[in-house]
Amino acid sequence: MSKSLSDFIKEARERVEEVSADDLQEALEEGEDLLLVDIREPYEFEKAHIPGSLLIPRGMLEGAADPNNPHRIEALYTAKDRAIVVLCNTGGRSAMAADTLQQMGFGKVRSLSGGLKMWEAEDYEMAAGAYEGQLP
Ligand SMILES: O=S(=O)([O-])[S-]
Repeated sequence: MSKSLSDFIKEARERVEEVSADDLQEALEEGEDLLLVDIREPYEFEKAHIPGSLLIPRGMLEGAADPNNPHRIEALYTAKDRAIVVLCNTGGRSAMAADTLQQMGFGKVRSLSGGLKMWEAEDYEMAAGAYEGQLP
């Protein structure tokens, strides 16, 4: 039987730990060492993002996470033991991306539950503007 997008998201959510917007905010306030990985597209990032996030569009994720790939991003491929929170719009793509990172050996990956929509609804800090870091 073929699968739908919601099947993929549901399966990923069964394997991935999620973090709420409140808990993420608290962790950031406490200065926890967290790598925020926004896996949306650059046009989505530009409209609004959490300051300090790394932008790695989902289509480039595996390459960015692989130290032997020309698209590698050092901040990501060196973070296998670091706490990572993956971000997207409503938490679907981030669950699938977090699942992928886990399969690649990243041991402390979580996905933001409800995504940036939830973050925004809670009125937590966001910024607008194009990504200034290195893209994969
Ligand atoms: O995949 S999504 O949650 O960003 S719509």
